[in-house]
Amino acid sequence: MVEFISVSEAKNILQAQKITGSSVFLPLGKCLGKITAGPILAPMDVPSFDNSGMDGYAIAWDDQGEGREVLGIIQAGDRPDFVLEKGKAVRIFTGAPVPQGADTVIPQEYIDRTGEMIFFDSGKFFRGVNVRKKGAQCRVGAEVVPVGTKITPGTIGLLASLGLQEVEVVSSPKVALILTGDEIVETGNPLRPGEIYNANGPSIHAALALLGISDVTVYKVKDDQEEVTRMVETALENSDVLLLTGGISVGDFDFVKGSLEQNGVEQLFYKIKQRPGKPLFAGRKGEKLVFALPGNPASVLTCFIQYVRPCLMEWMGNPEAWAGPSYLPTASDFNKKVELTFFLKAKLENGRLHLLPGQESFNLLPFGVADGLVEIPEAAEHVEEGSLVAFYPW
Ligand SMILES: Nc1nc2c(c(=O)[nH]1)N[C@H]1C(S)=C(S)[C@@H](COP(=O)(O)OP(=O)(O)OC[C@H]3O[C@@H](n4cnc5c(N)ncnc54)[C@H](O)[C@@H]3O)O[C@H]1N2
Ligand code: MOO
Repeated sequence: MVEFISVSEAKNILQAQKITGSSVFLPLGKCLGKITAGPILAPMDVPSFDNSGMDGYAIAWDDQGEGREVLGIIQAGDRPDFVLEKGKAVRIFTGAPVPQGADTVIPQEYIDRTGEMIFFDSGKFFRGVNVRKKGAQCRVGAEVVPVGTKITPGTIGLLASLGLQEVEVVSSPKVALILTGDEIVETGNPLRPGEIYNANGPSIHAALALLGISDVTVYKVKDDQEEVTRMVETALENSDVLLLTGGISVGDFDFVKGSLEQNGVEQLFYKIKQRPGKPLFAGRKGEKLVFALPGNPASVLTCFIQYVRPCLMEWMGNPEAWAGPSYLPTASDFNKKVELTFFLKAKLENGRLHLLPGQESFNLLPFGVADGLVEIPEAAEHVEEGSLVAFYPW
């Protein structure tokens, strides 16, 4: 049994699981934040025709006469079907096709125009200036986005410019979330004595949404061994990743661990030397990952950021899934006696991390404004103001 291990041991175990999704073709509009599952090749030359980069006059550079006669106008969207003759120019605008015979565009600010004749100082220009050549961005067949790239608004723009409507990306997991606890009530309902509002459901939903995961089914279950076991069976059948909150500690009404065992979930580890979130359970059943998150709401979010999020990112093919934290100075001292890793809610202000008051695991107040978590290592007893600490942003 792998129990009560360090933070780094837990992360190593999870990193070794290597569970990833399959590749799917998604419409471009649904690809933001996804990871490309294969290289993307240009299906066409872009630009697909020589066009003007300026509003001005298209000319043939070699044709060095005194002045040129303006023949006509080409605007963006036109299809000129003539060849520019010697000694002539054509009025042209940004994005408009450069006609055959022309190779250079002189911006209108540099032109003296008298009637239909134009004149300019050729010493200020060179052949080909202000013409965006066919294929200058990319040629048909060129790899424009490599495999393993996170799709940003920039990627979407590029792919749209290539006329692509679908992209092959790594799929996102179907997530099942089981909320345990007799005391949990949904907002909008009155609270009776002893009851609390469900904070974990909405917070995990939001954390999943930040990762671009929307296929989430929420199940609620009472603290009853049989009910939890049945719910775990159903949820496992209908998901790739199963998350549970609460019921994973040692109380008489904590049935999650037993239910997971009864459903054939293999334990990867149980309990980590950390605060908050000590009784975290991680397991797998075949290619399905299971996390039972300790019910306290700050423990849930801490364990999500530290362990669940990287696994989900890896599932979605993100090469940055296990990228380490950044290091920033603290704005305050911190002391601890126990040999546990501490994860502290912190606010980033002017490049310094303010460790927020109210770090208990029941207390969501600091999470209300925190930008992320600071990690204080297991062995550290004292952290000096201004020293660099590991920071995991949202
Ligand atoms: N004797 C011991 N008791 C406890 C230990 C221990 O080692 N020995 N560990 C403590 C730690 S640390 C944690 S963390 C909790 C974890 O408990 P469970 O995972 O069993 O969670 P519950 O007991 O079901 O709930 C804990 C707490 O969280 C509240 N909760 C649960 N679900 C929600 C929700 N959806 N939204 C908001 N709040 C929720 C619940 O009401 C409890 O207050 O165990 C300690 N005990
Ligand atoms: O580990 Mo618990 O989350 O400290 O209360």
